[in-house]
Amino acid sequence: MHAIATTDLTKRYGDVLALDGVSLSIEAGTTYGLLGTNGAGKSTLFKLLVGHLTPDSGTVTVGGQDVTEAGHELREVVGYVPEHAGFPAALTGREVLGYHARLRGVPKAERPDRVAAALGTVGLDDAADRRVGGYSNGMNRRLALASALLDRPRLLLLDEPTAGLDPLGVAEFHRILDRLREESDLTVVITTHVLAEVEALCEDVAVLHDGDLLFDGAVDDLQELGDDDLEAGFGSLVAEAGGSRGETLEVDR
Ligand SMILES: Nc1ncnc2c1ncn2[C@@H]1O[C@H](COP(=O)(O)OP(=O)(O)OP(=O)(O)O)[C@@H](O)[C@H]1O
Repeated sequence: MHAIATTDLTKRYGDVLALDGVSLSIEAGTTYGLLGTNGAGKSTLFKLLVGHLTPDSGTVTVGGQDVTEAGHELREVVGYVPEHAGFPAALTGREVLGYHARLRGVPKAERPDRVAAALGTVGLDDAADRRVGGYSNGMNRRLALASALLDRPRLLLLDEPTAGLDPLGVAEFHRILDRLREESDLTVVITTHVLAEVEALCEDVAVLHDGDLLFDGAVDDLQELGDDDLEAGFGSLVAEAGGSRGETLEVDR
């Protein structure tokens, strides 16, 4: 079953064609990587998937439901962790999640348990009653993930969740994701510039470049394109599409 399917999805910002007729599908229960050069259209695709933007043309379905026609019920299916999530510095982690739970319509009696469970899942139990202003970058990212988990989603969209984290923070985040996937039939879509992250986490991958979908398939097949080297496979696609060597080098290993 497809957790996500897009057909000919197109989105412009004025003169900028951010997505140009993108058709892809993501199998339920898999972890799918969205790779691309800067400005490729990855965040735009995510915003279309959660209904924060509407397409100029094409369709996007999540869990079989057309996103442009879906209402609040989509929130119970999709947990979205944006690239830049900011929280009020004066609140504690528990207070932030309590507030988010209220905004999302979680019944009052259920909020304390749901908040505690989400904090536990991301390893923030001990820091739950500390002010968020004192949290590290990694803790902030984990709090953003906890917020997305409040609705117990079946689909998790993570926009560059480990960008800027030190290696220990990255490893911790990956461990949490691994645990989540073991415990439930979660579909995870993750945008990243880090090829090692795709190798570590994903079964399937898409490559976006300048709004065009250059590849949608198994990570192994992309690797195969580069003679067993993922970076070479990615680089060859971008080069073929007219990208400069400088653009390919923006992808971190
Ligand atoms: N609100 C906006 N107004 C105008 N142009 C925008 C807007 N948001 C994005 N763009 C442009 O659309 C294109 C796609 O942007 P998007 O943020 O989706 O790419 P991305 O792949 O997420 O990039 P990055 O890896 O740098 O975060 C870029 O050229 C970007 O400059």
